[in-house]
Amino acid sequence: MVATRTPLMAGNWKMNFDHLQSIAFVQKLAWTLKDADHDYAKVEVAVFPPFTDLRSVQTVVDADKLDVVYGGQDLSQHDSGAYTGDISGAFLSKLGCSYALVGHSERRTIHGEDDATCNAKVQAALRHGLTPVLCVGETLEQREATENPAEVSIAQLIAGLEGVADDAELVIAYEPVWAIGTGRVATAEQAQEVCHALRGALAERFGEERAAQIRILYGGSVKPDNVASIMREPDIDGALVGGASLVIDDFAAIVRYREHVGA
Ligand SMILES: O=C[C@H](O)COP(=O)(O)O
Repeated sequence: MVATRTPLMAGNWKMNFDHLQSIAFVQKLAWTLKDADHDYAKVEVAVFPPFTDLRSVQTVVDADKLDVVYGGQDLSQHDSGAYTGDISGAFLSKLGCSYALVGHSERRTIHGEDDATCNAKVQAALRHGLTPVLCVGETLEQREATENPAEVSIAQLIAGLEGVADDAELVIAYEPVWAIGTGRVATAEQAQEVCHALRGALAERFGEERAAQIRILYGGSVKPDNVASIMREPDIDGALVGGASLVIDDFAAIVRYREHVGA
């Protein structure tokens, strides 16, 4: 089946940039992309700032009509109430967010989020018109303990999507935990192997046609010099970028991956 998926390059800023820095960054990024002679209109560009930056990002994107979308790095599974420190999907939606990350490995590990919580957050995102970016991926220990490197990711995917409607807007991000922030990128073949298996699991869950429309991103030490080889793989539709998304020239080069030699 021929894929017609628009590539998505997503910058997860994690806990970096205050709201003033976020304005400067988004403006410069958009201008860097605009100034260059390239075809980035065919790539969707998203940033995931800290919650406290979102209103500023919204203001600058709207005022300057920038071709950048944005989302929350997390959201609450609840809509409102006594949940100190949590952020409702309703608030993200009101701020013009298109996406919400769900189940990033740092949320799973540091904040103890399990598959049931991730599933509740996926449902919360969808309730509020946000596209969840469901993050899955194995630790090094888990990878070494199995012959099937996709096993953990598929289990997380199936649990995370329980009860989700067949036509729900979704993005999946495969992020092997051992490749996040380590500089140890999965080879394009390793990433493709798991992303292909994930698409197979999506096909079993939603049918082949729907599975062929859902974008699957790779994340883990994506840089300008490795993005082209990753994007050549048939089941990889973009990247979820951490460290390199904080450097304008690097992130812009990732967005323009098609210009890289041999891409
Ligand atoms: O969300 C992004 C991932 O955690 C990847 O981070 P990284 O590009 O710094 O390895």
